[in-house]
Amino acid sequence: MKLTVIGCGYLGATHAACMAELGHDVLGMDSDRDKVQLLSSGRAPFFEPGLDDLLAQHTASGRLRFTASYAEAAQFGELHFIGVGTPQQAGGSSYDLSHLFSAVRHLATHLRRPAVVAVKSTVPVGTAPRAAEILREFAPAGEQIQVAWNPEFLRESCAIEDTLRPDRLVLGFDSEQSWGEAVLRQCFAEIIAAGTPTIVTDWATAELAKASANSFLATKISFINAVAEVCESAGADVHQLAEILGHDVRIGRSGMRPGLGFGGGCLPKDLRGFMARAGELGVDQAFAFLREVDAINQRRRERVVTLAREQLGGDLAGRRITVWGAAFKPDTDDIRDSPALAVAQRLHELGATVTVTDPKALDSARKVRPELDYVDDPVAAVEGADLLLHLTEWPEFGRVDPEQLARRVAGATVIDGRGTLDVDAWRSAGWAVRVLGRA
Ligand SMILES: NC(=O)C1=CN([C@@H]2O[C@H](COP(=O)(O)OP(=O)(O)OC[C@H]3O[C@@H](n4cnc5c(N)ncnc54)[C@H](O)[C@@H]3O)[C@@H](O)[C@H]2O)C=CC1
Ligand SMILES: O=C(O)[C@H]1O[C@H](OP(=O)(O)OP(=O)(O)OC[C@H]2O[C@@H](n3ccc(=O)[nH]c3=O)[C@H](O)[C@@H]2O)[C@H](O)[C@@H](O)[C@@H]1O
Repeated sequence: MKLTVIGCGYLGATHAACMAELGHDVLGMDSDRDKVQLLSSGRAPFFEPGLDDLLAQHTASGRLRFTASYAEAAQFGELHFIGVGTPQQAGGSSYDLSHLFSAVRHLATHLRRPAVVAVKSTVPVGTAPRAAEILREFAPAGEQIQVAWNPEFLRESCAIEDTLRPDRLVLGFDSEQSWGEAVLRQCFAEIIAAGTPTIVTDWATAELAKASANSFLATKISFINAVAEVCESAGADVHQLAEILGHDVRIGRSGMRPGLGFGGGCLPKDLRGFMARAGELGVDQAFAFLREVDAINQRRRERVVTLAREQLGGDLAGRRITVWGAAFKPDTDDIRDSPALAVAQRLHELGATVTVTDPKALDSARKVRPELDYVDDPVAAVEGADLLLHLTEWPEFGRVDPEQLARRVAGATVIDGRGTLDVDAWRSAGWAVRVLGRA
């Protein structure tokens, strides 16, 4: 079928490429002309494993195109996905919905035939009726437009796999919108036929499914990091503890990796957005504990800064610190609310000379933190360093020979903020190793 994807960032570009992979004719639309140009040439404006190949393949076949024109998008097909950004409001904790409402309005003014508008962007509960109102007001096709809420659960770094083989599909509709359901079922036919649980629900439940999923994932990570705080005081090893807990199928291993905590464009802002909306709805107390989830997460960053100061005798002025990692997690170049970069920035503010290295995220990091030094090669990056911090667990870092590194540094001390370095190998190579979450 013919469909559009409006907003071609991390979510939208992946969704567009995957919809083409499913055999649909896809037109991606983005207001950023540079992005449109790059995507049209078959390249992603960011790093996501496998995405360049998929884009190249489907732009070459003609099944996937990109445009900056709403008029073109509106005329293209009967199904329009919207995946524009819904960032945290500047200076607030709720969502900035201006991109979403602007996209809906612009699309609406050009819609001249019946269509389904399926929103994938993450929003506070109660947004769908507002989007539907805008469509009713501005779309010449008016009543023949159906609004679907289709939250997205993909993870960056495995976004293609998560899109093509999701754990579940959620389709939210207002009452009596059976036509919209049929269109979406046709779009996802291959995924549904593969046995993917498909839950059809109302708008509010679909909106809340996303907010609560991300809040739960954040809670799980902060739970194990709260345990890490206890382990550090009690002389226990949180990494072994996480493994022990993970064998219990009711607990599981995923989301139980202790360390520097969560970052990224979504978990932190969705947690805060969920709390803010709960407050607006008068159920603030029910979610009071989520505030602690956020606080535990922030404390992990402070803890690394404290450990770094301790290792360097308290004063960071003039000391050289190398940070391995800028991305918020491995296999992405996304630095939004990156724990690694936040720690690097704090150490810089405290007077240290900070050199950052990352396999993919240096260009993005340079743009937002130009005051830090950047070096491509993780070995060259430690030259003359008094302290090394391992803050994003790229496999590349695990493969560096610690003996070779030890010869280049001024002080062979490493703080492992993710608990993935081979401690025995590093100690044998002469390094003093401190692992976050271990006494
Ligand atoms: N990044 C992820 O892994 C996931 C993101 N989400 C949600 O998806 C939404 C998008 O997130 P990302 O893709 O990460 O953001 P992003 O910032 O990478 O992409 C947003 C895109 O929308 C475009 N845009 C903004 N306003 C527009 C407009 N009025 N018309 C057309 N295009 C417009 C921007 O130019 C940009 O390319 C957010 O609500 C996010 O919470 C949901 C699941 C996963
Ligand atoms: O709404 C979104 O954008 C997405 O947010 C997360 O996906 P993502 O942010 O790509 O990454 P995750 O793999 O969930 O990791 C998030 C952060 O938590 C950290 N993390 C993750 C797992 C863990 O056990 N411990 C841990 O510290 C990671 O290092 C990273 O900083 C969710 O996992 C997705 O389901 C959701 O669609």
